[in-house]
Amino acid sequence: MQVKAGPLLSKINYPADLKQYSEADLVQISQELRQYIIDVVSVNGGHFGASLGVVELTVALHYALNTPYDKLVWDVGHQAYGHKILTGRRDLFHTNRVYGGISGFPKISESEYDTFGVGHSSTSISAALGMAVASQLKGETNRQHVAVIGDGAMTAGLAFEGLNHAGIENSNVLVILNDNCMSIDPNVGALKEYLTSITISKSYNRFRDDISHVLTGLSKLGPNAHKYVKKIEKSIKGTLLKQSNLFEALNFRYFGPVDGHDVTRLAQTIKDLSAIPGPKLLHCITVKGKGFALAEKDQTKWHAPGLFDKITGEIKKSTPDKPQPPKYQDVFGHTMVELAEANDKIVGITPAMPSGSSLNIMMKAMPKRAFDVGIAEQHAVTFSAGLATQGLVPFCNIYSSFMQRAYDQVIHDVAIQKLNVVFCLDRAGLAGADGATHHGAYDIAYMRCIPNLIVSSPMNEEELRNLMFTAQQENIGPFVIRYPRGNGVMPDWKRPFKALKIGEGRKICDGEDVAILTIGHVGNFAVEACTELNSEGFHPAHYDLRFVKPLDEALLNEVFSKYKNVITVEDGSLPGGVGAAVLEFMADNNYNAQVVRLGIPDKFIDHGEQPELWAECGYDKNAIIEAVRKVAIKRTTDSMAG
Ligand SMILES: Cc1ncc(C[n+]2csc(CCOP(=O)(O)OP(=O)(O)O)c2C)c(N)n1
Ligand SMILES: CC(=O)[C@@H](O)[C@H](O)COP(=O)(O)O
Ligand SMILES: [Mg+2]
Repeated sequence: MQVKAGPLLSKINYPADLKQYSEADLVQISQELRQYIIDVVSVNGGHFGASLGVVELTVALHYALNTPYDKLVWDVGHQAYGHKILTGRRDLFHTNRVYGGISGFPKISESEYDTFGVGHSSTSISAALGMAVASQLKGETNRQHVAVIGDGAMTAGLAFEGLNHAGIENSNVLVILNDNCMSIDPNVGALKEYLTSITISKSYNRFRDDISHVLTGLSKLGPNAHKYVKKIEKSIKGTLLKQSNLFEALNFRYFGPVDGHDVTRLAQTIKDLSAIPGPKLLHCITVKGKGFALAEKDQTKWHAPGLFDKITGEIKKSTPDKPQPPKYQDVFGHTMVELAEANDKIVGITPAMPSGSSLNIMMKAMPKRAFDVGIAEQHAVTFSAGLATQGLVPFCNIYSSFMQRAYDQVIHDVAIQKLNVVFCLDRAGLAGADGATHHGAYDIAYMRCIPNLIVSSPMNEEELRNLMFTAQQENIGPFVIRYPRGNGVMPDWKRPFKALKIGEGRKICDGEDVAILTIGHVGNFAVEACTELNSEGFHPAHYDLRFVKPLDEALLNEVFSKYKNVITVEDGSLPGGVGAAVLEFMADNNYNAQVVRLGIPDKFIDHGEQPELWAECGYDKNAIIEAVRKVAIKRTTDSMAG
């Protein structure tokens, strides 16, 4: 649905239009931009609070910089809605995250203003530094390179790797630290406390205001002046501003904290900082959800609230007439508490996704045994490994696509040492509106090649509970459980635990002509497909593999002995996936069957509703029906011909 923009914003299609306005107009433009985001997101969905929090910063950046010549890199990119609206996509913004529409994150292929594709956090400093060094090498000394990174994203090792390198390059990088004291959930860790201490230190702030102005002014007098200013500043700040030492110790010139909602002053400051060469950090204080009272108050809920009434703030929920199955993540969260009550060795770990993974249920019930470690997937895995060396049983819950960050840790710190870490990979498979960066497409492929790992996937809630129960038993070794975003299929999911035999799948139904092999939740698509096919007179067999590794060899021997046609279905990448594992088994054991593999093809899949994407990739109920029909019809034609 198209939404009408305010009188000033409606005339701004690109930053060049923005620059036609006076500094005094920036306040109204910011108000209109904020309202436009509220109007569209309320009826369209998407990330909300983060973009509201950087409205003034976004306007100031595009006003002060010469984008796209100057390079502006957004970290994560969930806060870049204002940027999209000001850079040629206002009239497309109602298609944000919709199938076939614009992406919810900056994307190089979408706009020349999107300098770097994002979605995963903490890449902005390294990327901006790369651009800055490239400019230096090309002799483009007048180009600005700006990374906008949140306090949450700043907790990741990658951000510090970027700072560490930038501090010695002397290239033109401005890091804007957008500090709203929030990740998706409240931000955590010592860095957060350090930033808070800078922000609230009265003596520091008074002193900072005085010297920042003097030094910024002086350094504009030229390169020599800059050298002396830097020296003076370093010695003053080094001795008197103890709290600013973290960034300054890394050779950054630290400015701030400044009010991230004072758009005119921000624009002026960014212009001033553009005149200062070398690595700089501007510490900006903002409020997540700024300008929408409910979002300011409950920032986690309004990170990505879904559709809502923009006047009353009521979040729209569908009201089904019968009990709905729970989300897999909630089954994980409640089961963690149940298991941990019975087994005092169990601990829970999440890298910055307490609400998204539902580990927050355990964090509330057992605060000492559940850890949010910040956006730090690599650390989460190695920290879990450390806990496991001491006999604890860590359940380390990481979204499948974020686990890509911690691959070496899984191999080097966990698998080689055969440690009892349970990896719960949420959002496995096509994740939906977040698109290519967030689909959990590769975990089957990248996990099943690692020795010592058990890799499993539940078809429903009961199976998830049983796999979790099985994984926490003594000396089981590293254990992966992958499950998708969204709801399961069992409204009455809380059933007694049953230990499962490692590597044992199950037969859902016998059949004739063709066998369908599934892994995980997509098994339910096959169940529905079989019901429909039965009414048409087709009777495929259906097996749920349950384990990717080890594969159930007895089950596969049965399948390949009985059926000459096999269809594999998975919510994961076809290259390297379960279908590929089944083909390997077939070849290794000299079977000969026609195998059709359904799953995510060898390309990146954009955003959309999950059912739209399953259909696009060809592994939803209809695609399975189609595949079975094709096989059955071919068999009939072949036998008539023969
Ligand atoms: C590697 C990685 N881990 C986790 C996430 C999920 N995630 C997206 S936004 C976000 C919070 C980021 O906080 P911050 O950078 O402070 O931005 P804010 O939302 O506060 O503006 C998290 C944890 C992610 N995108 N990438
Ligand atoms: C931007 C980001 O990475 C997260 O906000 C992500 O969109 C969360 O995904 P879920 O909605 O599946 O928790
Ligand atoms: Mg933040």
